[in-house]
Amino acid sequence: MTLTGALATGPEVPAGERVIDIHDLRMRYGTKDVLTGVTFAARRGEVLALLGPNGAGKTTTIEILEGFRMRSSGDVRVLGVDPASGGERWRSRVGVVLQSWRDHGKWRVAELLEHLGRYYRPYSTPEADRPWPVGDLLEVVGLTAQAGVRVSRLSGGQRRRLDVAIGIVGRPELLFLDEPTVGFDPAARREFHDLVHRLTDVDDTTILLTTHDLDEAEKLADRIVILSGGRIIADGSADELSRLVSRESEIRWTRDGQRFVHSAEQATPFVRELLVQYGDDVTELEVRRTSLEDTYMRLVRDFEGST
Ligand SMILES: Nc1ncnc2c1ncn2[C@@H]1O[C@H](COP(=O)(O)OP(=O)(O)OP(=O)(O)O)[C@@H](O)[C@H]1O
Repeated sequence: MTLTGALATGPEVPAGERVIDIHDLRMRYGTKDVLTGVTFAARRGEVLALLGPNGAGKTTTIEILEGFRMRSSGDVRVLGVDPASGGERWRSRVGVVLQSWRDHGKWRVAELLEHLGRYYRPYSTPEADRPWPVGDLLEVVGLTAQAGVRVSRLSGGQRRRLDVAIGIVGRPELLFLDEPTVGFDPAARREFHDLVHRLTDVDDTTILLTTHDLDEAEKLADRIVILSGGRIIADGSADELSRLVSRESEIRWTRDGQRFVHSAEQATPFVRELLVQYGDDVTELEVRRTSLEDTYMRLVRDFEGST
């Protein structure tokens, strides 16, 4: 039995709510088919993580959605517009954080954001005051202390936060983040995660991110979309995907100095019964479902084995 398929089509997103809408997207480089029929949708305010092995086509997909790369075929709508023909106004509503920016080394941080922000002023609306005031933006990405520092002098992590600031200076409705936290230390990573939550809470920003950090995907994403072999092999919340792989949770506890492990489909009644029987003797109680990492490995392996 193949584990994929059941969730490969993903949840039905009503047409009017689709910020991203891709149907049967195909991409061929020369004679190499990289995307062979990708279909998924994202709704407003949703954080989607696009996962997949190296070379699966995640960056290619994102670049097509950003309007930076022409597709071979398929229907693609981003904020209701075909990115291949998206104009300036459309572009002003989309934020992009590339894998690495190498320009602007001589600029000072606040000046650069001020400069880039001016581009968005004509696109300000009553709902979204554009651009973000630079002071607020620096605070949000944690670069207030670096406002007057030259870009070339920033550390790798600070540089990445500046990349994010550049991506959101126009207060985009949709933000693309391609491996946003590569090179971040744990504290910077956590701050970045808080930032993503703030963006979705405050501005209802829709976010599509790629990452190889499954812990990050699990923490951030409302939905996980797995790309492998040129197609979407799974699409659902981390919980839905993990239930697809294993319906059981693992329950661990200690009693009288002894460690116990038990697997159960219904963890709650089991734990209730355990506590009724042994009460305060039960300590170090943990309930763990299959991790996203286990799920991901299993889904990709299963898919590769079935092709
Ligand atoms: N401009 C190009 N010309 C030819 N082949 C390309 C081009 N860009 C990408 N490819 C190939 O397409 C495939 C998908 O690449 P892509 O960068 O989209 O994958 P990815 O999922 O983002 O990978 P990673 O996780 O390593 O970043 C790879 O085999 C890559 O070599």
